[in-house]
Amino acid sequence: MGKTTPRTPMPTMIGKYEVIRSLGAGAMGEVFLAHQAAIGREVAIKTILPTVARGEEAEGRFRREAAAAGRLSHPNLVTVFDFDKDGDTLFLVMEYVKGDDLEALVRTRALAHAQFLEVLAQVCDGLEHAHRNGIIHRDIKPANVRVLRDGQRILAKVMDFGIARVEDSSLTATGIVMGTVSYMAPEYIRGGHATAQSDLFAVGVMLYECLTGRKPFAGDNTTTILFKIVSEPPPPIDLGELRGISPRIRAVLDRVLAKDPAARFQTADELAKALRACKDPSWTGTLDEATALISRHQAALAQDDGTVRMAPPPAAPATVAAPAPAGPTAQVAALPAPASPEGHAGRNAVLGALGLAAAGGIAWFTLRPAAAPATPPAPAALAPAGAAPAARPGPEPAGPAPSAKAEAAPAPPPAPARAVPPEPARAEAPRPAESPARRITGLLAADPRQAAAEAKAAVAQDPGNAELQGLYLAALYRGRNAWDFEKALVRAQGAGVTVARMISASAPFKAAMAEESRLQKTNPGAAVLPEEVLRKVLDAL
Ligand SMILES: Nc1ncnc2c1ncn2[C@@H]1O[C@H](COP(=O)(O)OP(=O)(O)OP(=O)(O)O)[C@@H](O)[C@H]1O
Repeated sequence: MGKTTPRTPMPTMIGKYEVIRSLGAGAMGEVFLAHQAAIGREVAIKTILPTVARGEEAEGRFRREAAAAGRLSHPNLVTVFDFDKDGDTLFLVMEYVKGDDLEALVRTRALAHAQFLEVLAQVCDGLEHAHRNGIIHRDIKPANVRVLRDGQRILAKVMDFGIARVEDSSLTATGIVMGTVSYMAPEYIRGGHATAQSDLFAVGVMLYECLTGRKPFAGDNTTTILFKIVSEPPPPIDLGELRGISPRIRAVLDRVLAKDPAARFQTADELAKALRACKDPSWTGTLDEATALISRHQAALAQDDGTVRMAPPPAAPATVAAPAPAGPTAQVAALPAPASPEGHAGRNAVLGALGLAAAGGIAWFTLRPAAAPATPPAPAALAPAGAAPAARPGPEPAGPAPSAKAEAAPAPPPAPARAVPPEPARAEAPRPAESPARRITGLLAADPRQAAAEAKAAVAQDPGNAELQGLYLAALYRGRNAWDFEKALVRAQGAGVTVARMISASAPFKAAMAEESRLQKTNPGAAVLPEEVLRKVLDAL
């Protein structure tokens, strides 16, 4: 975050290193420029506040993580030289990188778009090396990227591998630094587990920021930001903001910011290639102009790598970063396998439905500092591949309403042709043989209102089908608290969803409702539908 206020008087020595000056302070401690006399080189030393690394266990963890980071050697990663202790202060010695934080460069709009893309591609090069060595960064953000410029040449280096997540007074109540929260991947928020794809999501957030100067998931408190990450597409990018890059950037953004990690780029290398392909210097016009140009070469593009598809006019409105709804298979697979066709089918369907419905709403309840999760990650069914994006409470519509994508799309200016969302699966019409459950599952994320309408009809046709009941419930619940869920239950019950009555009548659910009413008195808007309650409700069924 590039904080620059030192917390403590500057030491003259740290271990065997002579301190030259402070480079800035972060959440965990301060960073100093220092001199290593024995070899005559300058180094950066990151001190870790004693309050942050309290106890042998924390110290051991820091040591292990520093050792793991120290084994990485790549031009796009800041090299870790040493890790030691001076008095009660732990410190990390690393390569000193002149230049600027990417955060400052984004703030000042100091680079051209194509240069930002090159920076991010190099970040991916570094990440690829780390991922291949089994190390996930978990805190990728602009403040952790240093950028050196030498004329037209650019060198980006990723800092702070594996040494970032701990609690101290400057952290929020959830144990996560505000600045960092904006870069957390949906699956990390839901399950507390970061993977290589989570690092790539963070690169996607940086990409959006580099292109627009704004964060894709903004809010004035942690909860809002987390909720948006899990449930909402980022605001569409104003096309006029983009210059000098290929329209393929739409496809890259869509894919890298997909809520479902499986829908993202699978390796950092793949993302690096996609980013570099977008910074073709021949693209000098706005994205709209470039899109028009591309449309004239539609046939050639169709044989390209499949990331951009031009629609025949009139095309669907462009969405720069609409959520990637999980495909039917992914969401169906999120339901636990029934132990017996009849016995647990209803429970399982409801479990899946609750997961789909509540993944956004309960996101912050499942937050844990990554270093020490207080509870195990949510099961697959509670952390579905694609959270339903429409989280605003509201009554079931009489008929189909604009899809989530359409809501997110900018008012399309007249343009000769425009790119449609890139993933072929999304553009395809449903297959004729698709079962109602599959179709509704596929619709849940993209168009929950339509999903509700279709599920209602399907339940009426097949009243005993627990899966359809669960899906109908999932489609109805677009709120984020027990009260909204209660409304969905009442509506579902009226339409013949028998499990809705069982849930309403269950003691844990009643307790959640009572607790929420109590909380609302002191904290209007408070929501009570934590994962624990869902589990208890389901256990009671
Ligand atoms: N190896 C380095 N070379 C040069 N400058 C560095 C190096 N490491 C950190 N800095 C700079 O020191 C300052 C503080 O870094 P620090 O990592 O503590 O901050 P941060 O990333 O903003 O904080 P945090 O991630 O802990 O919230 C930043 O401006 C950062 O760019």
